[in-house]
Amino acid sequence: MTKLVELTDVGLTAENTVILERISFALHRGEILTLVGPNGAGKSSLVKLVLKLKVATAGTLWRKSGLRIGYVPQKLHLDPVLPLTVARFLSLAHGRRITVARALAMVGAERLAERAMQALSGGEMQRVLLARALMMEPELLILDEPAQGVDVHGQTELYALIKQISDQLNCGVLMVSHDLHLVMASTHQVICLNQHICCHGEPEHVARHPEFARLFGRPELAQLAVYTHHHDCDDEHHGDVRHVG
Ligand SMILES: Nc1ncnc2c1ncn2[C@@H]1O[C@H](COP(=O)(O)OP(=O)(O)OP(=O)(O)O)[C@@H](O)[C@H]1O
Repeated sequence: MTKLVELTDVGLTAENTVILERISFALHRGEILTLVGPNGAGKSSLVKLVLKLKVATAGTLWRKSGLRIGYVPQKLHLDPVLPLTVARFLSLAHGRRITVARALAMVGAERLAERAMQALSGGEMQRVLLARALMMEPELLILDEPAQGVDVHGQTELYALIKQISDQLNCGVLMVSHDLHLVMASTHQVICLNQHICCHGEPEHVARHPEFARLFGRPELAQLAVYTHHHDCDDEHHGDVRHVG
C-alpha cells in the first residue's frame, strides 16, 4: 500500500498553549482514518497540519511528493446574493482532472447541477463540497466534519458514500467526526484525540476503550450494540450489528 502521510511525534504549540503533542500515525491509499475527540481536542489543527496550513512546532510530518489532496472544509462562506449554480461553483475548482458531470455523478447529485448554491439543503451542500474535492481525483481526501448539518439517516448515507468513493478512487481518507457510532461501519482506523492520542485502532477497539468512554462521558457505550466493520466487505454490506462488552 502506498503511504500518503506519516507523522512522527508531531507537536503544535501556539501562544504558549499546547494544542497537539506526540502525534504519530501513518495513512495509506485505500485507508480511512477518522479523528474523534471532544471540542478543542485539536482535530481541526491536526487536519491543518496535514494540509500544511499550519506548521508543526515539534516532530516530523512527511507527505508523499506531489500528493493530490481534496479538502472538504468545516464551513463554506458564500455571498448570499451572488448568483452561483452548482455546476459553475464546481467549474471554479483548482486542478480539475475530471468533469463536473462526473464529479456530481460520483456523489449521486447529478440533478443539482443547475440549482443555486444558496438553495441547497445541508445534506446537498455536503455532497456538492465532496464533489468539488473529487474534481482533481485526490489521492488523499480530507474532510472536516463532513456530516454537519445532515440528519442522522443522511449522515449514515454520507459516510457510506465516502467509503464507496475511497474504494473507487483507491484514495486515503482523513476525516473528523463527532459521532464514532455513525462512522464506525465506514472507517478502518480511529484516533481518539485530546491534544495527544488517547487511543488508536479499529473502531471497535476505540469504542470499548475506557479513555474514549471517559472523554465522551458515556461509560455505558461499552454495553451498546455497535457496528462491526469488515475489511473485506462489499459496497452493499456496511456491517453487522453485534453486542460488545
Ligand atoms: N493560533 C492559536 N493560538 C492559540 N490557541 C489556538 C490557536 N489555534 C487553535 N487554538 C486552540 O487549540 C485548541 C484546539 O482547536 P481545534 O480547532 O484544533 O480543536 P477541535 O478539536 O477541532 O475542536 P472542535 O471540535 O470544537 O471543532 C482550541 O482550544 C483552540 O482554542
